[in-house]
Amino acid sequence: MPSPCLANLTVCGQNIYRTMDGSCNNRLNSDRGRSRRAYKRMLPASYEDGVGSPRGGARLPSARAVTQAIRNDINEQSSVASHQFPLWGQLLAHDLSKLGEDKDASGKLRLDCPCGDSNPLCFNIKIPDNDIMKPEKDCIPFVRAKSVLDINCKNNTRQQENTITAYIDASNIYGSNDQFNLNIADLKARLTKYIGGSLISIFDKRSKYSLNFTQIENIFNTGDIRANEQTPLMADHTTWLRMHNKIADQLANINSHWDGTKIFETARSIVGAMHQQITFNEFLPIMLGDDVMRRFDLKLTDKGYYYGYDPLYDATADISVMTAALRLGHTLVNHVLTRPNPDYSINQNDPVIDLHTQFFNAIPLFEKFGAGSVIRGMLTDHAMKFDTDFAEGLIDRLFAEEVGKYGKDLPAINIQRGRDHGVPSYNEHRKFCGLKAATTFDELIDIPSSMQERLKTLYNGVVDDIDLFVGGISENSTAGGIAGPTFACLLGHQFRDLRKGDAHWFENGGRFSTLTPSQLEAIKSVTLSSVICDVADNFTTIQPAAMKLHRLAGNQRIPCSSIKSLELSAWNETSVG
Ligand code: HEM
Ligand SMILES: [Ca+2]
Repeated sequence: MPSPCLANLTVCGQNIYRTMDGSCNNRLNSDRGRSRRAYKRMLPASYEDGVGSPRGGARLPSARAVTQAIRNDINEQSSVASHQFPLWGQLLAHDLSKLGEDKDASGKLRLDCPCGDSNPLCFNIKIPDNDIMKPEKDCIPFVRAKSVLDINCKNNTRQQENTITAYIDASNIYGSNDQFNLNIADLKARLTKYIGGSLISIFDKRSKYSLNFTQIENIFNTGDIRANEQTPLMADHTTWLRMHNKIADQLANINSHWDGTKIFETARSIVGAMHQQITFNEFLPIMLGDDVMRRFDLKLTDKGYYYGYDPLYDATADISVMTAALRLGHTLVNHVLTRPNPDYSINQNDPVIDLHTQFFNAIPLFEKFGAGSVIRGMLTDHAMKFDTDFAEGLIDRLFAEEVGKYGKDLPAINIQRGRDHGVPSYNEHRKFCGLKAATTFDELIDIPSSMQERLKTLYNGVVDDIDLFVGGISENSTAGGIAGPTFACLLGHQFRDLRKGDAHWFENGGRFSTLTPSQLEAIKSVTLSSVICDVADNFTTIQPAAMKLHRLAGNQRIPCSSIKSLELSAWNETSVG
């Protein structure tokens, strides 16, 4: 890999379109938000030795002991969010961040860290003696993330690498760099191919799902290697590949003089803009509530351009956000999936699908039920409540080798990852956010008192030791939102940077990539429900707000025919007038 600082010398052109790797978006530092660069840190790293050894050393409790002590196993449901809400969170997370791992040329992890391995890069999670997993295993293997130079090419303290573009640019659909795509021209050819004046969407030709699922592990097909991690995620990916192909087809029809590159890049920029619109218009308001949306200037303009672009804002993904705050979505994941018929009735003979049976298993499930049915499941099922409980498939059986066996513990991995990355403590982030830092456990004002007691025992009375992920998920939700005040603040900072620091932000006025007023209006009318109605299988009705429960007042299902789909006439260069 060339040194980031050498690559930095690349002269940036005046790009009308985004680069694939996010470089040259920010002209003060062309590496900001670029794939395969270090995460930024809103707070200095907190390594035990000041340089790179995990925070807390042996002093902190085993991460698995922590998740066991804070869980209640009552699995409460969200009263607001549908299961499509965390799914958008996961799709979005996969647009913003993918941690660099130490792999060999064939893509295999260099280390597998069996229990007891003394390699300093192995940081296995100890399973306590009284744990339900104990009879089967002694540890959860954990490999430390790859260490890279910081953005100034220094290695003063250990840094981690984000392998994808931080910008909201639908890199989860298109890929982030040459390493993944090997050859951008080939990727373009695979997504859309222009032959003799007609655009052929290869995926549509090859299979009944529009995607070629036989090559599911091949990232050419989605842009993000994690797409098949769970079936609902793959269903959402399917929607967006179809959306790309549909937009590209229509652009080719209305602008027959455009070449393949112009069609591809315009479709890509429209899909990226739709992701920004849906994230800020539908996802963030539920996650953060109105006050936080205002405080961080996250509200989209009602109409017309946004003039808040400022290159001093750095869109690079932040290590605390990606290692802890945005992972709060893990508490919201439902443990089962229903598969309703097109009229949303459920076949009583169809058992619900258990989360831990459907990891990396989308192909057979789609073949049996269809991707549309999985999407209807996400719209009908509720998300789980924001709390310290997790679906069994995540906390006890993540990626288990066999159904019925224990696997890994995702929240424990999140805690361990925070220590691996030198993410400072919960209290330090409270200070950063201007929130009250606690000197005693009963001063943890945003955490219920029963949880304060548990944390006190776990962390041996040292309030400054509480891990960020643990403190964050223990908080009560902020008014009108789902995240607690600390995570809401951290997410607020990141999403403000992603908007103000993105030269290609879809609402930007007065810039070289500015949309016309009618193009902007077309994007602003997009909702996730409009996209699903447009391209998913067998949809006739849907709730207007896809990420909210359909039984909420004002969100009853309505006919797809009454929902406006994306109108592309504003991109027509051949129309008169
Ligand atoms: C079935 C559902 C899910 C599974 C199985 C899953 C699994 C995982 C795994 C295995 C990791 C890597 C952990 C590590 O080694 O550090 C991860 C990271 C992450 N997850 Fe999830 N996840 C799920 C849902 C979600 C949701 C709903 C969200 C957000 C709303 C989310 C946000 C994240 C983020 C931000 C990361 C860090 C990504 C990175 O920087 O590499 N995940 N998840
Ligand atoms: Ca991206």
